[in-house]
Amino acid sequence: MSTPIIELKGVSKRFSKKLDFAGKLAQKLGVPVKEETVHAVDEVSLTVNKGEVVGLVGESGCGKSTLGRMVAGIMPATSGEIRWHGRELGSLSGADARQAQLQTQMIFQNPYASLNPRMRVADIVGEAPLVHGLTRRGEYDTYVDDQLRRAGLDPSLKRRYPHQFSGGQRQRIGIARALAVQPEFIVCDEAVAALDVSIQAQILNLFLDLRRELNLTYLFISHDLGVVEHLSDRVVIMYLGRVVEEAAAEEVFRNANHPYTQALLDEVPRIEVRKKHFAGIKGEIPSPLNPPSGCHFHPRCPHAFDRCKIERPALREIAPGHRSACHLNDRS
Ligand SMILES: Nc1ncnc2c1ncn2[C@@H]1O[C@H](COP(=O)(O)OP(=O)(O)OP(=O)(O)O)[C@@H](O)[C@H]1O
Repeated sequence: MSTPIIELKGVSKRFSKKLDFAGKLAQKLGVPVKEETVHAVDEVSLTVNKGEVVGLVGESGCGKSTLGRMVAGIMPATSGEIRWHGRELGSLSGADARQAQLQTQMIFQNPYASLNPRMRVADIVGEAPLVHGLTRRGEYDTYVDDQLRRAGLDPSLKRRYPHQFSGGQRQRIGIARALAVQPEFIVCDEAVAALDVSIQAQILNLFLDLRRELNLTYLFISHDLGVVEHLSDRVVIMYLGRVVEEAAAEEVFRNANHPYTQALLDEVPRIEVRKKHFAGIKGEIPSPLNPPSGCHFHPRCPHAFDRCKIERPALREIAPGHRSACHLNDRS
């Protein structure tokens, strides 16, 4: 039976758009300024089960990182429920909150920005486990060496600083730091996007090896379906803050239902069988400040009809374990 680690129910995140110079000036002069709201994540329901790798895919700005941050507990939701092992994440306190925070680690696109440039690698990796009592002073060096080795780094380099490493090695330092607190769940946010293709493959293989070795669970966020295909069990497709399709990875790649997923697949160069569906995605992704009515994808969808402009399609099961939010499914 599958055990949920994290469950999202109707989770939304809205941001107030910061005023630009003209807006600030108008406000100073007492001119009424309309507050604009970014609909970054819009009523998303999603479960990640223990041991699973869930790929979260969509174009830039569709809300993937915001969703990842909420899942990792580093950003609160505006509305909806986020449950960690069945308990409301926001209501945890003390030791429980600390446990949730340690058990879920996040790995970012730009490891350099998240590594303190003034700290040596040994301290970057070893500080948190020491503070949280996962290792003791006497075992510290061996503990740090083990984490570095696990992430594919030579422990003899641990006295160095982050700037003395290549991009791929820095990402390995970020991975070692995450592993050092013995997490069960890792949110990878575009974790290989900044790396050369050959290094990407090495890091993706490392994630897969670590999954096997440590029974890890991942939410793997990427704009690139090709990357996600490599390692996901299940794939969730987001468009402008909403989940539009969700299925086992094989099913998504063989039998995509939503026109947006089909369009994304057509943009993965290696995958020939998918060309039948759709000739690229027309137009720009609309602004989340003012998302289109009905189905958010309708202005770019070649199959859109009147209902799509008015009514939000529900995400519903179209085959076992395969959910899609498209009015076309009601037509057949
Ligand atoms: N702190 C913030 N304040 C205001 N708007 C924000 C904030 N964070 C994100 N946004 C906006 O929310 C929307 C979703 O952003 P998000 O970074 O989650 O998307 P994404 O799919 O991860 O894209 P990318 O891969 O480019 O980061 C975007 O329009 C973004 O500008």
